[in-house]
Amino acid sequence: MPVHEIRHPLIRHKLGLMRKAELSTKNFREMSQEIASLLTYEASKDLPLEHDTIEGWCGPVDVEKIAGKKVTVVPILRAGIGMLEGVLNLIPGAKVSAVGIARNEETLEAQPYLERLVGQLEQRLALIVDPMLATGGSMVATIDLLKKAGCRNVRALVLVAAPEGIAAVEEHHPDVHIYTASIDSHLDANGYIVPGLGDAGDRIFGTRQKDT
Ligand SMILES: O=P(O)(O)OC[C@H]1O[C@H](OP(=O)(O)OP(=O)(O)O)[C@H](O)[C@@H]1O
Ligand SMILES: O=c1cc[nH]c(=O)[nH]1
Ligand SMILES: [Mg+2]
Repeated sequence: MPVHEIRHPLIRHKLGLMRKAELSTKNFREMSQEIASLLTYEASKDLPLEHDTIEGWCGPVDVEKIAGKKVTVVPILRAGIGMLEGVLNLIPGAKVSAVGIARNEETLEAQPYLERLVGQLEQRLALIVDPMLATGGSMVATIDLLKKAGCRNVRALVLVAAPEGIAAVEEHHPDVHIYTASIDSHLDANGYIVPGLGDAGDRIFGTRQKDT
């Protein structure tokens, strides 16, 4: 099954802190980026390498470097921006393809509103980032549009995944591996992940109703 729940102690600890309702926007933001980095480390562990020879301090040295056209990071706006820097900290040369998808909070349908993709997608690994995989509608729509644009190698990095969202991705895109800090229990009647994190976009951007 292409779902990887990364149960590393650093991730478990940070995610535990993020679940606290009263955590500040600043801390929630910082931990989103930190967990994104840790998920990136796992999601990139089989990237192909190629040999190179460089001039070292004592003469030529055989080294390895990542082969091919490399990576595009795909934040699903808006909340995915909260993980972007964490990925770029480890893969600074990655190009960014922004995708805007808004979940209709009544119908829970994913509504795409923006697509700014980089070129040569057929040669790149796409790392989609979004804190929440709930019904899976937003993730499936994003993978749909990436594949339509030529992308053949897609991975999804999410802080928290609901079983319903994992099932949706598996059904529509069984080739896509999902890396998550936690597979949570279920969705509530409003399509929110339980125990989840609440509204991740609002917590990252500071737009929680009670703060306005
Ligand atoms: O799996 P789904 O049921 O599609 O739900 C998950 C999506 O909902 C949230 O975004 P939202 O549309 O609330 O937008 P935001 O990023 O602006 O908060 C979240 O960041 C995911 O993109
Ligand atoms: O639990 C959820 C579900 C969708 N979007 C969120 O931000 N949180
Ligand atoms: Mg939101």
